[in-house]
Amino acid sequence: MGQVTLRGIRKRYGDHEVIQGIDLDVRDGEFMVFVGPSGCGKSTTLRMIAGLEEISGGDLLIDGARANDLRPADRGAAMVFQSYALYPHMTVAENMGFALKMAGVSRAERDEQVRRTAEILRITDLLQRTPKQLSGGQRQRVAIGRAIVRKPKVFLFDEPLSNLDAALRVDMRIELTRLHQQLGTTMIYVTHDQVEAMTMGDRIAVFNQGRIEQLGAPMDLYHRPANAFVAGFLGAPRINFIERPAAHAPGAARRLWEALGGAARPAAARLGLRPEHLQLAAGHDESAVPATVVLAEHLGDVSILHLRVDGIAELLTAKLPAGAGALHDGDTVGLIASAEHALGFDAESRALDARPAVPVAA
Ligand SMILES: Nc1ncnc2c1ncn2[C@@H]1O[C@H](COP(=O)(O)OP(=O)(O)OP(=O)(O)O)[C@@H](O)[C@H]1O
Repeated sequence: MGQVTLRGIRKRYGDHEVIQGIDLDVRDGEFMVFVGPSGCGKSTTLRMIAGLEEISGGDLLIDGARANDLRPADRGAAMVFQSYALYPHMTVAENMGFALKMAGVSRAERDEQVRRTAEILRITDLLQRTPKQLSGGQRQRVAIGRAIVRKPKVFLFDEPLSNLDAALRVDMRIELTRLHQQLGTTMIYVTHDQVEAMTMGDRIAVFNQGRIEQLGAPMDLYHRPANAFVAGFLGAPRINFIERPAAHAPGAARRLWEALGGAARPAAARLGLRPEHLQLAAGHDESAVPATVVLAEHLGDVSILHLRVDGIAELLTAKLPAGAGALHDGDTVGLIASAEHALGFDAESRALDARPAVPVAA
């Protein structure tokens, strides 16, 4: 079992409360991602679960038993750090077997565990090397291996891929997902990378300023964000926010607001529209909203257009199939937007058809 429950968890540094009462149920076998901007408290929360930070208030339960005061080694949790934290003078095999040695496990048993773990991670041919003879990706595998041999109830990952280059991150992301499927062990994974969050998590907890803004399955958060913060954090390019135009605003801004159904939603202070939901009119179209291409980024499979609409302060972003590749900076286009995909937010940035901000799982 590997069930982790947080009840009103708080963390104070002096007078500064950096975690302001977190309630969360991580299910046995779940891949839970903590995501959020820098400084939002996701690492601190993970470190409190690991036992590396004292808990200032609330209860931490692991498999139903209070764990606030347990030593890190007694919690059944194994942490993998961004910095790998390998022992430089030990071989890979020794690094991986070290915790077992400390626990008094016999040599034969240790060797067998290390051998099996190395197979899972495909690092058998590296076992006799030292860390400095390894690439970043290989070191990260060893660090994960060191956690696996301990057979923890829960793995805790603190931005484990952020020291790797972009291509390797993608590979390791897939490997970790595969590993989770293979082991079936609970994993809690901290990242500020929303692509990692979206692709790896069974559920995502979006952190902001020491609280959880929303908890849910990736697609749920993407399509039904509880508030503008979550809508803006998930999705690349970022969602477009369109403010309610003033009565004297230019015609283009008012037409866009109408096309998006803003007029029918009196409580909406602004609307959100994902870049993939802005389209270009094929030819002349009375209903299209005129816009100017400020920057066209052609990425091969898609083109990203940054567009200015008269009366809208921020540039709008459109994500189009590569067929729109003929467009250039300075071109004038007609935008087609429909109310169907527009998300409404009130003056407090709450989604208009919102559910509770943090639906705590049973
Ligand atoms: N030892 C400490 N003493 C005082 N304040 C701290 C300490 N450690 C963290 N903080 C503060 O707690 C808040 C949360 O930090 P934390 O590292 O958990 O954020 P994070 O979301 O993991 O950010 P990042 O992605 O940058 O690591 C920050 O405001 C940070 O400055």
